Amino acid sequence: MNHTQGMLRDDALRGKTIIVTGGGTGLGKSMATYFLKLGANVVICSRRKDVLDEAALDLEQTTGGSVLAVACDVRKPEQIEQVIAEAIARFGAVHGLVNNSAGNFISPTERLSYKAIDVIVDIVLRGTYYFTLALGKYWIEKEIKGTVLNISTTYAWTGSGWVVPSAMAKAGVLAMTKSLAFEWATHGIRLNAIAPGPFPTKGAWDRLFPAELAEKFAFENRIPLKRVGDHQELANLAAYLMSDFSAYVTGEVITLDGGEVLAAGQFNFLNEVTGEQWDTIEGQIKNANRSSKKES
Ligand SMILES: CCCCCCCCCCC/C=C/C(=O)SCCNC(=O)CCNC(=O)[C@H](O)C(C)(C)COP(=O)(O)OP(=O)(O)OC[C@H]1O[C@@H](n2cnc3c(N)ncnc32)[C@H](O)[C@@H]1OP(=O)(O)O
Ligand SMILES: NC(=O)C1=CN([C@@H]2O[C@H](COP(=O)(O)OP(=O)(O)OC[C@H]3O[C@@H](n4cnc5c(N)ncnc54)[C@H](OP(=O)(O)O)[C@@H]3O)[C@@H](O)[C@H]2O)C=CC1
Repeated sequence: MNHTQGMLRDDALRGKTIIVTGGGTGLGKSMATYFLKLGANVVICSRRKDVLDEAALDLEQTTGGSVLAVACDVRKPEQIEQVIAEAIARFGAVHGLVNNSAGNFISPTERLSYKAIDVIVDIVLRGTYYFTLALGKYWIEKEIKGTVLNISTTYAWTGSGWVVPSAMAKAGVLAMTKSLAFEWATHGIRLNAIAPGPFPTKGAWDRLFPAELAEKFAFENRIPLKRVGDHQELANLAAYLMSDFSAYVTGEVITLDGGEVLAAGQFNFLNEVTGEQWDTIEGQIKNANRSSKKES
């Protein structure tokens, strides 16, 4: 057994229909793959229909599951409603939503136009609350105990320079996750979030870790566990949170980052102190302790 293997029993999501926004690429496609293996019907949606169609074919061939691909810009409520209508027509009902679609790129904030900020905030925050609202209304009306999983980031609460629009939007997503988890608990609707660290995908690496940076920074050294995430690790956690095994978990944000976010610890620079230096330091501190005892 290791972290690259599926974790849940084969029927863990059987009977559920789950919409994965941005499910044609990257982490969305990896989550969709695992949901299908666990017996779910999966609906993938994003802007590029050709990418979705190719992904749907691939997903069905590799898992044997049922996939519906619908073009949708998550900033457009009428397109979201169309996805939900087509999903219900094909599978009878919708039980889960993974808000995974995102836009992001690194840039000094003062270089951004108003539109550049809007485009990120609109995809990440507006897209997430539009889709959640549309499904929430449907679930409440039909008395379906739906489940929402939001894909956030660790800098949603630490903040981060050079990705300010994304940080603002992902922070809003977290606030929505916790707020609605309380409000809609009365309807049996659960909302949780995952804050992933670095998981290599073409979409993220092209825009956040381009060649110019990759050559200069061995950023894996900043991660306490000294590696990037494996997509199956994220898919395992996502499947658990979408399944009834997590029926008592709501309003939670789970960090999955090899400890990267812990780097902010004030004394973490001590990582670089050698054993010999520690011998010296220990002696110095003990001397200081003795001196202060004598003085008192
Ligand atoms: C050193 C350590 C690094 C480790 C890396 C670890 C990774 C950690 C992960 C962090 C957590 C978050 C990750 C993610 O969110 S990854 C998701 C990435 N995937 C995507 O972004 C996919 C979708 N993205 C897009 O389609 C585009 O990037 C975009 C969001 C821009 C939308 O495209 P669209 O075609 O709709 O928009 P335009 O191209 O017309 O652009 C709109 C305006 O934005 C301006 N712009 C675009 N790029 C830049 C840039 N690089 N710098 C400045 N401005 C930019 C563009 O000019 C438009 O504005 P104007 O019309 O006013 O010019
Ligand atoms: N990879 C990583 O290390 C990390 C990723 N994340 C998060 O994980 C999620 C997936 O990212 P990742 O797989 O890396 O990147 P991708 O670029 O592969 O995924 C982003 C997806 O969003 C879709 N999308 C973009 N704009 C819209 C829109 N307006 N409407 C509908 N869909 C849209 C894209 O499809 P299309 O272009 O066809 O619309 C694409 O499928 C994101 O939420 C990201 O913030 C968080 C932390 C780390």
